[in-house]
Amino acid sequence: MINLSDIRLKLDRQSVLKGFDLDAESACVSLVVGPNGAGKSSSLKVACGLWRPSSGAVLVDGRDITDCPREYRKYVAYLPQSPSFHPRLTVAQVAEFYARIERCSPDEVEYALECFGMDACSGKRTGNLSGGFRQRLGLAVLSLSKAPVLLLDEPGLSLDPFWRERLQEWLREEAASGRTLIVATHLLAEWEGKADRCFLCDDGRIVGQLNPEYLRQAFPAPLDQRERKVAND
Ligand SMILES: Nc1ncnc2c1ncn2[C@@H]1O[C@H](COP(=O)(O)OP(=O)(O)OP(=O)(O)O)[C@@H](O)[C@H]1O
Repeated sequence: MINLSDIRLKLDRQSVLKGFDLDAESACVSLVVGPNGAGKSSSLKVACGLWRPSSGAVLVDGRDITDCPREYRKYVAYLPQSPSFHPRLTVAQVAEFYARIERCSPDEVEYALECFGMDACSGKRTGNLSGGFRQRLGLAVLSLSKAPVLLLDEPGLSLDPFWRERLQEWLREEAASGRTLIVATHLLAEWEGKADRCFLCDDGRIVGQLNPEYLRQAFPAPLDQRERKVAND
């Protein structure tokens, strides 16, 4: 499991995370939802060690890794929104590059590419891939990681319906194997009934949980909209 405890983060002198607390359990798919600018992506970037918080702690299975940059790669893998690769490298070359880092066998690489339907275009340069294919390559690369915690930022946005369903299936399989999965998303209708937990992020913190069975109706207006409504009433 991964715990983010009282994370505070400032970017350009603006407070972006303001005491962000999140406990995502092992063997679960946890969603982080919330309005634009709420801090979802920023929290994932802190959770994977890309951004260093001004205070707070990141713990994986009880181990505090906040001040151990090297530990992050071992425990946490992250797929950014719209992953990009060197445009002149082929799909196979990108997969092999990450496979070397992760010490994966050729069979594991083949399986990862097959899993996301990338085997048929393994000779294609990534600069010539469509957005959805590039996302699937990102997922294939993520699947090479052996980290116990996987963080995915809007992984389904550019995927067609078939691959969105495949992505959810894969995440469920990974959760069943004991991994901790956190998905930041706006695709509430598609996730309804498919996740174990759903955390609502607003204004730089987690402000509550939604019932993952009823996501469409439960999603409230962002805080500033709610404040405006109260002011108008
Ligand atoms: N690199 C950056 N430099 C400065 N401020 C940033 C940076 N990245 C994000 N922010 C600010 O941090 C706040 C939270 O942004 P973040 O991307 O985490 O929100 P989000 O919930 O993922 O939004 P969205 O749903 O629009 O993707 C916003 O106010 C944003 O302007």
